[in-house]
Amino acid sequence: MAKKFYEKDADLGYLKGKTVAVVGYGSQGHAQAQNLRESGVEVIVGLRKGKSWEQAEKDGFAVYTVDQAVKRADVVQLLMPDEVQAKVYREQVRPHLKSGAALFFSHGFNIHFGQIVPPEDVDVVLVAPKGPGHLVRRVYEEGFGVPGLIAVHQDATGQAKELGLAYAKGIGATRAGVIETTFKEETETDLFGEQAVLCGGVSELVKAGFETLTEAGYQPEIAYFECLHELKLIVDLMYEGGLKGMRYSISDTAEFGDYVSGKRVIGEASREAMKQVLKEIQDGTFANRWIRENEEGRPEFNRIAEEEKAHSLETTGEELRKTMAWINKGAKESVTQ
Ligand SMILES: NC(=O)C1=CN([C@@H]2O[C@H](COP(=O)(O)OP(=O)(O)OC[C@H]3O[C@@H](n4cnc5c(N)ncnc54)[C@H](OP(=O)(O)O)[C@@H]3O)[C@@H](O)[C@H]2O)C=CC1
Ligand SMILES: CC[C@](O)(C(C)=O)C(=O)O
Repeated sequence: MAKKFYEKDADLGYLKGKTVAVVGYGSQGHAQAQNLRESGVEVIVGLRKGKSWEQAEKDGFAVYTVDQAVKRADVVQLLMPDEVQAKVYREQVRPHLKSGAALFFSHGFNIHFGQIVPPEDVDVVLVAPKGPGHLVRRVYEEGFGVPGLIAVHQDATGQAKELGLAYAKGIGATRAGVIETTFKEETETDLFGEQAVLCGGVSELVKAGFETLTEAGYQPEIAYFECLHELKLIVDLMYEGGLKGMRYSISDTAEFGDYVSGKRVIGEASREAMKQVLKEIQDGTFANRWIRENEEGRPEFNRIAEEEKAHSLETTGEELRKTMAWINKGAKESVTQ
């Protein structure tokens, strides 16, 4: 049974008198920094000069170069992209990390795959919100929280877990519940989820459905509504009440089709492919590929990203969404963060 922690299990007192340096001010960085500050924690931001720096200053934070922020910090939360963390750590974090300080992550990639090896005299803790940063912020402002995971890789001070729970409380995660895990479990399941299901799996499912309908001569706008737009509404029902909740709301015709056709689409071959994806995550094949891809200037990433942007699903959706004022409002708020 998973070990779970809530508001009563976490004490913000462990962060009292400490300075937290949030390094990176993107999706997670802006959300965690702002939530912590509103929870009464002393937060500074570490960055390079650029767009995020300007935004963090506009949002009222004291912003420093990464080395200067680390020098001032008792807790350093690394919220730069995973693929740049190791280099920045070696050059700007490691030389300035105080003995007895804590190094935090929101994803275990660099620790688990040995790209960052911290010194023995610091705590190494994972606090990973289980949701995109813009929701971590929005849900906190609404008085709730996005659930999270906590893991301790290294407990130099004897208080690493308490500190991690205090941090999780500061960003709002204990309002929803925080589950104890390991860096290995978080890294492998997170990579699997985003590749096989949440991002890769769903995107391909949506595209395959859209292509099947449009190639059969149906209008792209109708195919878009069926395969992408309505997906959100169905997922909302699943999110609120599981598959059972979703099936309660849909028609019996849809439910029967769900039972007899879903298994034909996601059959044995897809399950075997999922197992292979998991194996390549576990044995480091994916991590090595991603590290090499970045070293080589991202040729595959950039080529596929361009192809994906040009897909007719995207151009169809872009047109349709122009008249959906409620969506445009949310998107505008998100990209201005
Ligand atoms: N996105 C999400 O919701 C989730 C992310 N995570 C994890 O959180 C971490 C951060 O991811 P995410 O928030 O998506 O990252 P983003 O890409 O949204 O933001 C990255 C930030 O890092 C800054 N940055 C990039 N390079 C450097 C550098 N060399 N020196 C200093 N600052 C730099 C960027 O600033 P600039 O404007 O200058 O480029 C930007 O502010 C990752 O470990 C990720 O796996 C975990 C759960 C969910
Ligand atoms: C699903 C993508 C994610 O893992 C997340 C928002 O949790 C990510 O790393 O962005």
